[in-house]
Amino acid sequence: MRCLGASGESRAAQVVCDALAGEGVMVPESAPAVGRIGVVVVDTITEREVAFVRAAAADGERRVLVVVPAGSSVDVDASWQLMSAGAADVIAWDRSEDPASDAVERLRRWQQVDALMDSGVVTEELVGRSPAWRRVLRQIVEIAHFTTLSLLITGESGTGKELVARLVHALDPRPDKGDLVVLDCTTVVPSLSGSEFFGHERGAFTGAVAQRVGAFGQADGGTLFLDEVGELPLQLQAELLRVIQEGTYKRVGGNTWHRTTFRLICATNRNLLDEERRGTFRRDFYHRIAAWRCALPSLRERARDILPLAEHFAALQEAAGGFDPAVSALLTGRPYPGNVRDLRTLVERIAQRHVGPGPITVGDVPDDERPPDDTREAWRTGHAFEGAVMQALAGGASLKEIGDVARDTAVRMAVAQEDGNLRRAARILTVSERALQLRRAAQLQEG
Ligand SMILES: Nc1ncnc2c1ncn2[C@@H]1O[C@H](COP(=O)(O)OP(=O)(O)OP(=O)(O)O)[C@@H](O)[C@H]1O
Repeated sequence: MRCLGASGESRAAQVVCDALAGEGVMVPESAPAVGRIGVVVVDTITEREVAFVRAAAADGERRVLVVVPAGSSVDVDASWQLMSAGAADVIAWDRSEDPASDAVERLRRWQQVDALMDSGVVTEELVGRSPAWRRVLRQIVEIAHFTTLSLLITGESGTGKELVARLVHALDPRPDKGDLVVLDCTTVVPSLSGSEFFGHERGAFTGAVAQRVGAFGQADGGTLFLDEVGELPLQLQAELLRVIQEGTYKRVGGNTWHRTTFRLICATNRNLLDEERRGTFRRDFYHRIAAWRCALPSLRERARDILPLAEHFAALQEAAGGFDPAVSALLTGRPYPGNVRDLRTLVERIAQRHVGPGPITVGDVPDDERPPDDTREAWRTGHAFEGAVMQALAGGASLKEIGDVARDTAVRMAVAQEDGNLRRAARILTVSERALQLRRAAQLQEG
Protein backbone atom coordinates (compact mmCIF):
# COMPACT_ATOMS: atom_id res chain seq x y z
CA MET A 1 0.00 0.00 0.00
CA ARG A 2 1.48 3.34 -0.96
CA CYS A 3 1.35 6.14 1.51
CA LEU A 4 2.00 9.80 1.84
CA GLY A 5 4.34 10.19 4.70
CA ALA A 6 4.46 11.25 8.27
CA SER A 7 4.86 14.55 9.93
CA GLY A 8 4.78 13.03 13.40
CA GLU A 9 8.18 12.63 15.01
CA SER A 10 7.48 11.48 18.56
CA ARG A 11 7.97 8.05 20.04
CA ALA A 12 4.19 7.55 19.94
CA ALA A 13 4.18 8.39 16.22
CA GLN A 14 6.88 5.77 15.71
CA VAL A 15 4.68 3.20 17.47
CA VAL A 16 1.91 3.98 14.97
CA CYS A 17 4.26 3.70 11.99
CA ASP A 18 5.67 0.38 13.25
CA ALA A 19 2.21 -1.08 13.87
CA LEU A 20 1.06 -0.02 10.39
CA ALA A 21 4.25 -1.42 8.86
CA GLY A 22 3.37 -4.73 10.54
CA GLU A 23 0.13 -4.64 8.53
CA GLY A 24 1.96 -3.86 5.30
CA VAL A 25 1.26 -0.13 5.34
CA MET A 26 4.48 1.81 4.95
CA VAL A 27 4.56 5.40 6.11
CA PRO A 28 7.77 6.92 4.74
CA GLU A 29 9.40 9.76 6.65
CA SER A 30 9.39 12.18 3.79
CA ALA A 31 6.15 13.13 2.10
CA PRO A 32 6.14 12.04 -1.50
CA ALA A 33 2.82 12.99 -3.07
CA VAL A 34 2.25 9.64 -4.71
CA GLY A 35 -0.60 7.16 -4.66
CA ARG A 36 -4.32 7.60 -4.39
CA ILE A 37 -4.44 6.68 -0.74
CA GLY A 38 -2.24 8.19 1.90
CA VAL A 39 -1.64 7.99 5.61
CA VAL A 40 -0.40 10.95 7.58
CA VAL A 41 0.66 10.52 11.20
CA VAL A 42 0.55 13.78 13.14
CA ASP A 43 1.55 14.52 16.72
CA THR A 44 -0.20 17.84 16.82
CA ILE A 45 -2.68 19.53 14.57
CA THR A 46 -1.49 22.99 13.70
CA GLU A 47 -1.79 25.10 10.55
CA ARG A 48 1.21 23.20 9.16
CA GLU A 49 -0.51 19.79 9.34
CA VAL A 50 -3.75 21.19 7.99
CA ALA A 51 -1.88 22.77 5.06
CA PHE A 52 -0.08 19.47 4.44
CA VAL A 53 -3.36 17.54 4.27
CA ARG A 54 -4.92 20.24 2.08
CA ALA A 55 -2.08 20.03 -0.42
CA ALA A 56 -2.14 16.22 -0.41
CA ALA A 57 -5.88 16.04 -1.06
CA ALA A 58 -6.12 19.03 -3.40
CA ASP A 59 -6.55 17.18 -6.68
CA GLY A 60 -9.59 15.26 -5.43
CA GLU A 61 -7.92 11.97 -6.41
CA ARG A 62 -6.12 11.13 -3.20
CA ARG A 63 -7.76 10.14 0.06
CA VAL A 64 -5.82 10.90 3.19
CA LEU A 65 -6.21 9.09 6.48
CA VAL A 66 -4.89 11.12 9.37
CA VAL A 67 -3.73 9.10 12.37
CA VAL A 68 -3.14 10.81 15.69
CA PRO A 69 -0.82 8.80 17.97
CA ALA A 70 -1.67 7.88 21.57
CA GLY A 71 -1.34 10.69 24.05
CA SER A 72 -1.80 13.48 21.51
CA SER A 73 -4.98 15.37 22.01
CA VAL A 74 -7.18 15.91 18.98
CA ASP A 75 -9.91 18.31 19.82
CA VAL A 76 -13.21 18.14 18.03
CA ASP A 77 -12.56 21.33 16.06
CA ALA A 78 -9.20 20.09 14.81
CA SER A 79 -10.75 16.91 13.42
CA TRP A 80 -13.31 18.91 11.48
CA GLN A 81 -10.63 21.33 10.33
CA LEU A 82 -8.71 18.39 8.87
CA MET A 83 -11.87 17.11 7.19
CA SER A 84 -12.51 20.54 5.69
CA ALA A 85 -8.95 20.52 4.40
CA GLY A 86 -9.77 17.33 2.50
CA ALA A 87 -8.88 14.48 4.91
CA ALA A 88 -11.05 11.42 4.40
CA ASP A 89 -10.93 10.36 8.06
CA VAL A 90 -9.15 11.06 11.31
CA ILE A 91 -8.35 8.22 13.73
CA ALA A 92 -7.14 8.70 17.28
CA TRP A 93 -4.85 5.73 17.96
CA ASP A 94 -5.74 5.26 21.62
CA ARG A 95 -9.51 5.30 21.13
CA SER A 96 -9.66 1.83 19.64
CA GLU A 97 -8.64 -1.62 20.83
CA ASP A 98 -7.10 -2.50 17.48
CA PRO A 99 -6.28 0.78 15.76
CA ALA A 100 -3.99 -0.78 13.15
CA SER A 101 -6.89 -2.93 11.89
CA ASP A 102 -9.16 0.12 11.93
CA ALA A 103 -6.73 1.96 9.69
CA VAL A 104 -6.06 -0.98 7.40
CA GLU A 105 -9.76 -1.80 6.96
CA ARG A 106 -10.42 1.77 5.92
CA LEU A 107 -7.56 1.79 3.44
CA ARG A 108 -8.75 -1.51 2.00
CA ARG A 109 -12.28 -0.20 1.54
CA TRP A 110 -10.93 2.88 -0.21
CA GLN A 111 -8.87 0.69 -2.53
CA GLN A 112 -11.97 -1.31 -3.41
CA VAL A 113 -13.83 1.90 -4.16
CA ASP A 114 -10.93 3.12 -6.34
CA ALA A 115 -10.99 -0.16 -8.27
CA LEU A 116 -14.70 0.34 -8.93
CA MET A 117 -14.07 3.95 -9.99
CA ASP A 118 -11.61 2.64 -12.58
CA SER A 119 -13.95 -0.08 -13.84
CA GLY A 120 -15.73 0.16 -17.16
CA VAL A 121 -19.14 0.40 -15.47
CA VAL A 122 -18.13 3.86 -14.27
CA THR A 123 -15.60 5.12 -16.83
CA GLU A 124 -17.53 4.19 -19.93
CA GLU A 125 -20.63 6.09 -18.85
CA LEU A 126 -19.53 8.95 -16.64
CA VAL A 127 -16.87 11.38 -17.74
CA GLY A 128 -15.08 13.84 -15.47
CA ARG A 129 -11.83 14.20 -13.55
CA SER A 130 -12.38 17.49 -11.77
CA PRO A 131 -12.00 17.32 -7.98
CA ALA A 132 -15.62 18.42 -7.44
CA TRP A 133 -16.93 15.60 -9.62
CA ARG A 134 -14.53 12.90 -8.40
CA ARG A 135 -15.34 13.60 -4.75
CA VAL A 136 -19.07 13.19 -5.21
CA LEU A 137 -18.71 10.23 -7.57
CA ARG A 138 -16.53 8.36 -5.10
CA GLN A 139 -19.19 8.72 -2.42
CA ILE A 140 -21.84 7.50 -4.82
CA VAL A 141 -19.79 4.46 -5.81
CA GLU A 142 -19.20 3.56 -2.18
CA ILE A 143 -22.84 3.94 -1.18
CA ALA A 144 -24.02 2.02 -4.23
CA HIS A 145 -21.77 -0.97 -3.72
CA PHE A 146 -21.45 -1.22 0.04
CA THR A 147 -24.81 -0.11 1.40
CA THR A 148 -28.51 -0.55 0.70
CA LEU A 149 -29.44 2.94 1.87
CA SER A 150 -31.96 5.08 0.07
CA LEU A 151 -30.29 7.85 -1.88
CA LEU A 152 -31.45 11.35 -2.72
CA ILE A 153 -29.62 12.89 -5.66
CA THR A 154 -29.90 16.66 -5.95
CA GLY A 155 -28.49 18.99 -8.56
CA GLU A 156 -29.51 21.47 -11.22
CA SER A 157 -31.19 20.22 -14.35
CA GLY A 158 -28.88 18.28 -16.66
CA THR A 159 -26.16 17.55 -14.11
CA GLY A 160 -26.43 13.78 -14.55
CA LYS A 161 -28.89 12.71 -11.84
CA GLU A 162 -30.54 10.01 -13.93
CA LEU A 163 -27.18 8.75 -15.13
CA VAL A 164 -26.03 8.48 -11.52
CA ALA A 165 -29.21 6.59 -10.55
CA ARG A 166 -28.47 4.09 -13.33
CA LEU A 167 -24.91 3.76 -12.08
CA VAL A 168 -26.06 3.04 -8.53
CA HIS A 169 -28.25 0.25 -9.85
CA ALA A 170 -25.44 -1.12 -12.00
CA LEU A 171 -23.04 -1.20 -9.03
CA ASP A 172 -25.54 -2.83 -6.68
CA PRO A 173 -23.94 -6.20 -5.88
CA ARG A 174 -27.16 -8.10 -4.98
CA PRO A 175 -27.09 -11.49 -6.65
CA ASP A 176 -29.95 -11.93 -9.15
CA LYS A 177 -31.02 -8.37 -8.60
CA GLY A 178 -34.23 -7.21 -10.21
CA ASP A 179 -34.80 -4.36 -12.64
CA LEU A 180 -34.36 -0.63 -12.40
CA VAL A 181 -37.82 0.91 -12.56
CA VAL A 182 -37.89 4.60 -13.46
CA LEU A 183 -40.89 6.75 -12.60
CA ASP A 184 -40.96 10.42 -13.52
CA CYS A 185 -43.13 12.05 -10.85
CA THR A 186 -44.00 14.98 -13.16
CA THR A 187 -45.85 12.61 -15.46
CA VAL A 188 -47.94 10.88 -12.79
CA VAL A 189 -51.59 11.82 -13.31
CA PRO A 190 -53.17 12.27 -9.84
CA SER A 191 -56.25 10.18 -10.65
CA LEU A 192 -54.07 7.29 -11.87
CA SER A 193 -51.22 7.63 -9.39
CA GLY A 194 -52.43 4.79 -7.15
CA SER A 195 -52.38 2.41 -10.07
CA GLU A 196 -48.97 3.66 -11.28
CA PHE A 197 -47.36 3.02 -7.91
CA PHE A 198 -49.33 0.15 -6.40
CA GLY A 199 -50.87 -1.51 -9.44
CA HIS A 200 -54.54 -2.50 -9.60
CA GLU A 201 -56.80 -5.54 -9.66
CA ARG A 202 -58.97 -6.30 -12.64
CA GLY A 203 -62.23 -4.34 -12.46
CA ALA A 204 -60.90 -1.98 -9.75
CA PHE A 205 -62.24 0.99 -11.73
CA THR A 206 -63.76 1.68 -15.12
CA GLY A 207 -61.17 0.75 -17.72
CA ALA A 208 -59.24 -1.63 -15.43
CA VAL A 209 -59.76 -4.54 -17.80
CA ALA A 210 -56.72 -6.45 -16.60
CA GLN A 211 -54.63 -6.71 -13.45
CA ARG A 212 -51.64 -4.37 -13.39
CA VAL A 213 -48.40 -4.64 -11.43
CA GLY A 214 -47.39 -1.15 -10.31
CA ALA A 215 -43.95 0.37 -9.86
CA PHE A 216 -43.50 -1.05 -6.35
CA GLY A 217 -44.21 -4.57 -7.58
CA GLN A 218 -41.99 -4.21 -10.66
CA ALA A 219 -39.09 -2.91 -8.57
CA ASP A 220 -39.19 -5.90 -6.18
CA GLY A 221 -35.62 -7.18 -5.80
CA GLY A 222 -34.30 -4.24 -7.81
CA THR A 223 -34.26 -0.45 -7.71
CA LEU A 224 -37.02 2.15 -7.85
CA PHE A 225 -35.93 5.52 -9.21
CA LEU A 226 -38.36 8.37 -8.54
CA ASP A 227 -37.25 11.23 -10.76
CA GLU A 228 -38.39 14.78 -9.88
CA VAL A 229 -39.60 13.55 -6.49
CA GLY A 230 -40.14 17.18 -5.42
CA GLU A 231 -43.21 17.25 -7.67
CA LEU A 232 -45.09 14.56 -5.70
CA PRO A 233 -48.26 15.97 -4.11
CA LEU A 234 -48.42 15.81 -0.30
CA GLN A 235 -51.29 13.34 -0.32
CA LEU A 236 -49.31 10.90 -2.46
CA GLN A 237 -46.24 11.28 -0.24
CA ALA A 238 -48.38 10.09 2.67
CA GLU A 239 -49.62 7.12 0.67
CA LEU A 240 -46.10 6.10 -0.37
CA LEU A 241 -44.69 6.36 3.13
CA ARG A 242 -46.01 3.01 4.33
CA VAL A 243 -44.57 0.96 1.52
CA ILE A 244 -41.23 2.74 1.72
CA GLN A 245 -41.15 2.22 5.48
CA GLU A 246 -42.51 -1.29 5.76
CA GLY A 247 -42.28 -2.78 2.30
CA THR A 248 -45.97 -3.78 2.17
CA TYR A 249 -48.77 -2.48 -0.04
CA LYS A 250 -52.16 -3.39 -1.53
CA ARG A 251 -53.07 -2.98 -5.18
CA VAL A 252 -55.93 -0.60 -5.99
CA GLY A 253 -59.17 -2.62 -5.64
CA GLY A 254 -57.36 -5.46 -3.84
CA ASN A 255 -57.32 -6.72 -0.26
CA THR A 256 -54.14 -8.74 -0.24
CA TRP A 257 -50.95 -7.35 1.23
CA HIS A 258 -47.94 -7.73 -1.06
CA ARG A 259 -44.34 -7.54 0.03
CA THR A 260 -41.65 -5.74 -1.93
CA THR A 261 -37.98 -5.01 -1.31
CA PHE A 262 -36.20 -2.46 -3.40
CA ARG A 263 -33.52 0.12 -3.21
CA LEU A 264 -35.00 3.59 -3.45
CA ILE A 265 -33.28 6.38 -5.36
CA CYS A 266 -34.91 9.78 -5.72
CA ALA A 267 -33.80 12.84 -7.65
CA THR A 268 -34.83 16.46 -7.63
CA ASN A 269 -33.58 19.88 -8.60
CA ARG A 270 -35.56 21.46 -5.77
CA ASN A 271 -34.33 22.13 -2.26
CA LEU A 272 -36.56 19.71 -0.36
CA LEU A 273 -35.58 21.07 3.04
CA ASP A 274 -36.92 24.46 1.96
CA GLU A 275 -40.05 22.75 0.66
CA GLU A 276 -40.40 20.96 3.96
CA ARG A 277 -40.15 24.28 5.84
CA ARG A 278 -42.81 25.70 3.54
CA GLY A 279 -45.02 22.71 4.27
CA THR A 280 -45.08 21.34 0.73
CA PHE A 281 -42.91 18.32 1.46
CA ARG A 282 -43.42 15.89 4.35
CA ARG A 283 -40.58 15.69 6.83
CA ASP A 284 -41.05 11.95 7.53
CA PHE A 285 -41.08 11.21 3.79
CA TYR A 286 -37.93 13.28 3.30
CA HIS A 287 -36.05 11.33 5.96
CA ARG A 288 -37.11 8.01 4.41
CA ILE A 289 -35.97 8.87 0.92
CA ALA A 290 -32.80 10.68 1.91
CA ALA A 291 -30.87 8.29 4.16
CA TRP A 292 -27.91 9.37 2.05
CA ARG A 293 -27.75 12.57 0.03
CA CYS A 294 -25.48 13.59 -2.76
CA ALA A 295 -25.42 16.94 -4.51
CA LEU A 296 -24.13 16.84 -8.08
CA PRO A 297 -22.03 19.87 -9.03
CA SER A 298 -23.14 22.17 -11.82
CA LEU A 299 -20.95 22.34 -14.90
CA ARG A 300 -19.76 25.77 -13.69
CA GLU A 301 -18.23 24.08 -10.66
CA ARG A 302 -16.42 21.51 -12.81
CA ALA A 303 -15.35 23.64 -15.74
CA ARG A 304 -12.28 21.53 -16.40
CA ASP A 305 -14.56 18.63 -17.33
CA ILE A 306 -16.06 20.57 -20.23
CA LEU A 307 -13.53 19.48 -22.83
CA PRO A 308 -13.32 15.81 -21.77
CA LEU A 309 -17.13 15.68 -21.79
CA ALA A 310 -17.23 17.41 -25.17
CA GLU A 311 -14.71 14.92 -26.57
CA HIS A 312 -16.79 12.06 -25.21
CA PHE A 313 -19.98 13.37 -26.82
CA ALA A 314 -18.17 14.09 -30.11
CA ALA A 315 -16.75 10.55 -30.14
CA LEU A 316 -20.28 9.18 -29.71
CA GLN A 317 -21.04 11.05 -32.97
CA GLU A 318 -18.03 9.42 -34.66
CA ALA A 319 -16.02 12.65 -34.47
CA ALA A 320 -13.05 11.60 -32.37
CA GLY A 321 -10.38 13.95 -33.80
CA GLY A 322 -10.58 16.51 -30.97
CA PHE A 323 -11.22 20.26 -31.24
CA ASP A 324 -9.36 23.10 -32.85
CA PRO A 325 -8.17 25.60 -30.13
CA ALA A 326 -10.75 28.21 -31.21
CA VAL A 327 -13.57 25.68 -30.80
CA SER A 328 -12.15 24.54 -27.45
CA ALA A 329 -12.12 28.18 -26.31
CA LEU A 330 -15.73 28.60 -27.44
CA LEU A 331 -16.81 25.48 -25.57
CA THR A 332 -15.01 26.35 -22.34
CA GLY A 333 -15.86 30.03 -22.37
CA ARG A 334 -19.62 29.87 -22.73
CA PRO A 335 -22.28 29.43 -20.02
CA TYR A 336 -24.34 26.23 -19.76
CA PRO A 337 -27.58 26.93 -17.88
CA GLY A 338 -28.77 23.40 -18.68
CA ASN A 339 -25.41 21.94 -17.60
CA VAL A 340 -24.10 18.75 -19.22
CA ARG A 341 -27.28 18.32 -21.27
CA ASP A 342 -26.72 21.73 -22.90
CA LEU A 343 -23.11 20.85 -23.63
CA ARG A 344 -24.12 17.54 -25.12
CA THR A 345 -26.73 19.13 -27.39
CA LEU A 346 -24.24 21.75 -28.56
CA VAL A 347 -21.49 19.22 -29.27
CA GLU A 348 -23.91 16.97 -31.14
CA ARG A 349 -24.97 19.89 -33.34
CA ILE A 350 -21.35 20.75 -34.06
CA ALA A 351 -20.12 17.18 -34.52
CA GLN A 352 -22.87 16.23 -36.93
CA ARG A 353 -21.67 18.86 -39.40
CA HIS A 354 -18.09 17.70 -39.15
CA VAL A 355 -16.39 15.65 -41.84
CA GLY A 356 -12.92 14.09 -41.98
CA PRO A 357 -10.73 12.47 -39.33
CA GLY A 358 -9.14 15.74 -38.10
CA PRO A 359 -10.23 18.08 -35.33
CA ILE A 360 -13.57 19.85 -35.30
CA THR A 361 -12.97 23.37 -36.59
CA VAL A 362 -14.70 26.76 -36.41
CA GLY A 363 -16.53 26.10 -39.66
CA ASP A 364 -18.42 23.24 -37.99
CA VAL A 365 -19.93 25.61 -35.41
CA PRO A 366 -23.50 26.66 -36.33
CA ASP A 367 -23.84 30.42 -36.95
CA ASP A 368 -26.06 30.98 -33.93
CA GLU A 369 -23.40 29.49 -31.66
CA ARG A 370 -20.55 31.73 -32.82
CA PRO A 371 -19.35 34.16 -30.17
CA PRO A 372 -20.48 37.71 -31.02
CA ASP A 373 -17.50 39.79 -32.17
CA ASP A 374 -17.43 42.01 -29.10
CA THR A 375 -17.48 39.20 -26.50
CA ARG A 376 -14.10 37.89 -27.55
CA GLU A 377 -12.55 41.04 -26.15
CA ALA A 378 -15.06 41.49 -23.36
CA TRP A 379 -12.78 40.23 -20.60
CA ARG A 380 -10.62 43.36 -21.02
CA THR A 381 -13.41 45.66 -19.98
CA GLY A 382 -15.62 43.21 -18.07
CA HIS A 383 -16.78 44.08 -14.56
CA ALA A 384 -15.21 40.94 -13.07
CA PHE A 385 -11.70 41.84 -14.19
CA GLU A 386 -12.04 45.52 -13.30
CA GLY A 387 -13.54 44.57 -9.92
CA ALA A 388 -10.58 42.33 -9.07
CA VAL A 389 -8.10 45.06 -10.07
CA MET A 390 -10.02 47.61 -8.03
CA GLN A 391 -9.85 45.36 -4.96
CA ALA A 392 -6.14 44.84 -5.49
CA LEU A 393 -5.52 48.61 -5.77
CA ALA A 394 -7.59 49.25 -2.68
CA GLY A 395 -5.48 46.67 -0.85
CA GLY A 396 -2.29 48.53 -1.85
CA ALA A 397 -1.07 46.02 -4.48
CA SER A 398 1.61 47.31 -6.84
CA LEU A 399 1.38 47.15 -10.63
CA LYS A 400 3.95 44.37 -10.58
CA GLU A 401 1.99 42.32 -8.04
CA ILE A 402 -1.21 42.67 -10.02
CA GLY A 403 0.57 41.64 -13.22
CA ASP A 404 2.19 38.64 -11.49
CA VAL A 405 -1.12 37.44 -10.06
CA ALA A 406 -2.87 37.81 -13.44
CA ARG A 407 -0.11 35.85 -15.16
CA ASP A 408 0.02 33.12 -12.51
CA THR A 409 -3.76 32.76 -12.53
CA ALA A 410 -3.75 32.37 -16.32
CA VAL A 411 -1.01 29.73 -16.08
CA ARG A 412 -2.78 27.83 -13.32
CA MET A 413 -6.11 27.86 -15.12
CA ALA A 414 -4.68 26.81 -18.49
CA VAL A 415 -2.75 23.94 -16.93
CA ALA A 416 -5.82 22.80 -14.96
CA GLN A 417 -8.01 23.05 -18.05
CA GLU A 418 -5.58 20.84 -19.95
CA ASP A 419 -5.36 18.32 -17.08
CA GLY A 420 -1.73 19.13 -16.36
CA ASN A 421 -0.58 18.75 -19.97
CA LEU A 422 1.99 21.56 -20.27
CA ARG A 423 2.37 21.27 -24.05
CA ARG A 424 -1.33 21.90 -24.64
CA ALA A 425 -1.50 24.58 -21.92
CA ALA A 426 1.49 26.36 -23.53
CA ARG A 427 -0.31 26.35 -26.86
CA ILE A 428 -3.39 27.98 -25.34
CA LEU A 429 -1.26 30.61 -23.63
CA THR A 430 0.81 31.08 -26.82
CA VAL A 431 4.10 30.66 -24.98
CA SER A 432 6.80 28.02 -25.38
CA GLU A 433 6.54 24.87 -23.29
CA ARG A 434 9.94 25.68 -21.77
CA ALA A 435 8.77 29.12 -20.65
CA LEU A 436 5.72 27.53 -19.05
CA GLN A 437 7.85 24.93 -17.26
CA LEU A 438 10.08 27.66 -15.83
CA ARG A 439 7.10 29.68 -14.69
CA ARG A 440 5.55 26.63 -12.99
CA ALA A 441 8.82 25.83 -11.23
CA ALA A 442 9.03 29.42 -9.97
CA GLN A 443 5.38 29.24 -8.81
CA LEU A 444 6.05 26.04 -6.87
CA GLN A 445 9.10 27.59 -5.22
CA GLU A 446 7.22 30.74 -4.28
CA GLY A 447 4.18 28.76 -3.07
N1 LIG B 1 -20.67 12.87 -16.10
C1 LIG B 1 -21.29 12.64 -17.26
N2 LIG B 1 -20.67 11.94 -18.23
C2 LIG B 1 -21.28 11.73 -19.41
N3 LIG B 1 -22.50 12.18 -19.73
C3 LIG B 1 -23.17 12.88 -18.81
C4 LIG B 1 -22.60 13.15 -17.52
N4 LIG B 1 -23.48 13.86 -16.81
C5 LIG B 1 -24.56 14.03 -17.60
N5 LIG B 1 -24.39 13.45 -18.80
C6 LIG B 1 -25.33 13.48 -19.94
O1 LIG B 1 -26.06 14.70 -19.82
C7 LIG B 1 -27.43 14.50 -20.14
C8 LIG B 1 -28.29 14.89 -18.94
O2 LIG B 1 -28.09 13.94 -17.90
P1 LIG B 1 -29.27 13.44 -16.95
O3 LIG B 1 -30.54 13.24 -17.73
O4 LIG B 1 -28.77 12.29 -16.15
O5 LIG B 1 -29.42 14.76 -16.04
P2 LIG B 1 -30.51 15.08 -14.93
O6 LIG B 1 -29.77 15.78 -13.83
O7 LIG B 1 -31.25 13.82 -14.55
O8 LIG B 1 -31.45 16.09 -15.68
P3 LIG B 1 -32.94 16.57 -15.27
O9 LIG B 1 -32.86 17.20 -13.91
O10 LIG B 1 -33.26 17.59 -16.31
O11 LIG B 1 -33.81 15.35 -15.30
C9 LIG B 1 -27.58 13.04 -20.53
O12 LIG B 1 -27.47 12.96 -21.93
C10 LIG B 1 -26.38 12.38 -19.87
O13 LIG B 1 -26.00 11.25 -20.60
